[in-house]
Amino acid sequence: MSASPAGHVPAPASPVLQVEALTLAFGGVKALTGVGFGVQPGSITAVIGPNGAGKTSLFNTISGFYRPAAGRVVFEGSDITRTPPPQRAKLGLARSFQNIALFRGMTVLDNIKLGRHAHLKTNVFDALLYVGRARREEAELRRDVEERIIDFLEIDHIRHAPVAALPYGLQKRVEMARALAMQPKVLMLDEPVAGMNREETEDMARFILDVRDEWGVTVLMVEHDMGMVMDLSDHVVVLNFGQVIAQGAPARVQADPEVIRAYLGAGDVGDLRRKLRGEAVASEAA
Ligand SMILES: Nc1ncnc2c1ncn2[C@@H]1O[C@H](COP(=O)(O)OP(=O)(O)OP(=O)(O)O)[C@@H](O)[C@H]1O
Repeated sequence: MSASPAGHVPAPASPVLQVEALTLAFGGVKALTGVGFGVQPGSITAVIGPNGAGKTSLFNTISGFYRPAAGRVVFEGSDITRTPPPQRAKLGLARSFQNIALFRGMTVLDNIKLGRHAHLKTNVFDALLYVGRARREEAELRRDVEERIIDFLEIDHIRHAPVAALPYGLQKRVEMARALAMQPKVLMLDEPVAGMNREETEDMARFILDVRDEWGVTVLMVEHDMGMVMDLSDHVVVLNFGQVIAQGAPARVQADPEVIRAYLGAGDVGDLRRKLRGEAVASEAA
């Protein structure tokens, strides 16, 4: 018999983001079939899967760029399946892109300000009413948010640099800054460390953990770097051929025979097990 009274067992929180039975097709190609999972508030959740598994399609559907043929996306209990992307961002669902989508000719600071813009009042009536003290207060608040982000991501020294002049790793960091400027509840990161060297990857991993721990932002990421996925994630969702074939804690997922089978094209089984555990394999270390 359990020693603790039933009332002391914390109820599991309801997911901040719920994906339900999503189906998406491009002509005859089924990109997603009945995909469902929940993202718990305060978690780092990763979506993994071999090339062509449907990860990008899933991200684009969650952020509203693709409309699913069936299924729902539910954010904080509301059905947002038909909500346009900018409204989703305003609700608190912000994302970065696999291929950096910054304004390359603009400075770091201006790119961050544009992220913050998603939060501002946009209709004319609101804007007319929105004068004097309220506007000054908002301007101060905005500057405060921008400064905290710049400080947090350690990009003060490049705030006036044009994005195009920055190394790739820093550009990815600026993209994260811009997404954070929307003050999201859930931050969606599309391959946050793709193309980064080891040091840049470790920096980004630290920022992702801190975003969750210090800023209280829930993270949903697509990532190929198994080491990072297994180290950082609370929950891992595995896609293959547009379907969820496994999900759960990293240790459970990496031991799942179906996950191992799905990745079998990637090398021999020994290498594969090491890869799924996030250890370097000989071919990559070379
Ligand atoms: N715009 C599109 N038009 C037609 N087919 C598409 C389109 N986008 C994706 N697909 C197809 O849908 C399937 C899923 O692709 P998706 O890009 O979502 O996979 P992925 O897991 O993100 O792959 P990768 O890891 O290579 O980025 C693939 O068969 C792909 O060819």
